[in-house]
Amino acid sequence: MAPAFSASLKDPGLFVEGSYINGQWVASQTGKTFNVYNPANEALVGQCPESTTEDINAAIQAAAKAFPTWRSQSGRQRGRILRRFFELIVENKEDIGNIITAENAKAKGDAEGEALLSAGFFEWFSEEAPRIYGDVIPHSNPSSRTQVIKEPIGVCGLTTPWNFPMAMGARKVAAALAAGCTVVMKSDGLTPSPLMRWLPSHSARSDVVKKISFTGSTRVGKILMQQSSNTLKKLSLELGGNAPFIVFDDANLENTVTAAVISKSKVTDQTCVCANRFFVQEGIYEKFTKRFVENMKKCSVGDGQKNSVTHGPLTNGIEKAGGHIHDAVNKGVTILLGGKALTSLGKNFHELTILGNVDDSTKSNSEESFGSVAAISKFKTEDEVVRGANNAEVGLASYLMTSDLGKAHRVSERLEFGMVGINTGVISDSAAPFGSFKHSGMGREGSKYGIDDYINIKTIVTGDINTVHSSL
Ligand SMILES: O=CCCC(=O)O
Repeated sequence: MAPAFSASLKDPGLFVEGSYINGQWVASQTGKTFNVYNPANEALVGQCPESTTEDINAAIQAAAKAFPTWRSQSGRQRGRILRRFFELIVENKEDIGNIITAENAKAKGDAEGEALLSAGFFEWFSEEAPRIYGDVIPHSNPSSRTQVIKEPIGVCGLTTPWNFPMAMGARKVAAALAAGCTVVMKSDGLTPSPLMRWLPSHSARSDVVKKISFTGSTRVGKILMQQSSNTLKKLSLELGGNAPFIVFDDANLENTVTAAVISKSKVTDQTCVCANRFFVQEGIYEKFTKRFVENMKKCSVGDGQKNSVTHGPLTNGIEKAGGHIHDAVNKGVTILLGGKALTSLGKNFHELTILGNVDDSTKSNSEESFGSVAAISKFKTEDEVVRGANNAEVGLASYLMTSDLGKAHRVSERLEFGMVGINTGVISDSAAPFGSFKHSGMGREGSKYGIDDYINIKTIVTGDINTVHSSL
């Protein structure tokens, strides 16, 4: 138990150290727990059940048992329940934000923003639940009719990452429940509590589980795909990114710098859509780098619980950040800002770092940072930057800044990424499809498309009993 922490909440009952299985908060069948520490100050936040295969099976069985009842509710009924989730999250956003910050140490603004992003998914899918329309298709034979209906896929195994312990879960669970599925949800061990309020644990190999949705690394996504192959599950994989942020000479400088700071800073650069590789055209390069450095200097790194802090610690990226900087320095790259670990603040803090005149030989370009290292390269032409931006195995988010509408459309259509932000550093929205190309995964989350990932399409062909149906 962590009485000191839960006592700091307006509603201490929101902090539950248990797994929610079959309508009850339960401990692991072995009684074993693991400790959750705040990465900023290493204070003990709480203890969570260490789930075993038996616990996971119990959760899967409970979800399977609940499925017929849940799917038989009308979309409207399911929507009303999801709307209540939305309302409760909004009502409790401050406490939820505090729990997220305690476990993840992200800045308070980021944490409360995450609570509201989560609420947005419940609101969106509460409205989608009654609108899962089928279709009527003219049959090739005049005496037959073809009807298409959409059915929930069944029990879904949802696995969510530590950087958004609540919102990435909400994005999945709201869509799954809206579709009429039941779920078993497993959160990352580093930050489990917000998800413990729903359903933890799953198994990729279970035949009862019909679908897996995973947000996390490309490496683990590929393992899950292999493990799911025997049971031919439907998969949604939201994996790593390495987002290019392209600045053309004709971009509005101040708005571009603001967008760059926002895109690089979200959760201290620990999101898969954070800008990673900055490509800046030669005519604006000096002006952009100067203003970018000035604006990043105004940010404050520290314990996310402090109101003045904009950037919390790196949850597990401190070594990678150091490695990228070391590699860049060895290759003659210029450090424009930062470059060192902030050991005076604790073992997980790092200076916000900007590297100038980088090229594709550096690790900071070939790998996603997740450690607040911004790598800037200079380019001359549109063709050159499109080639450079697409020179990545992954293809999740990308950004481009320009005042030329024709160029914006041309370049966005040539980028091999699932999402393009034009003149903005923010793409995520409950109404916008979130997803990727290439090794960044498959499937779409949020938006009107998000529900399709939890649906089976069924075709019903009806003939006329009085008409012989011969082949054409
Ligand atoms: O890190 C994953 C996604 C973050 C977002 O939706 O902004």
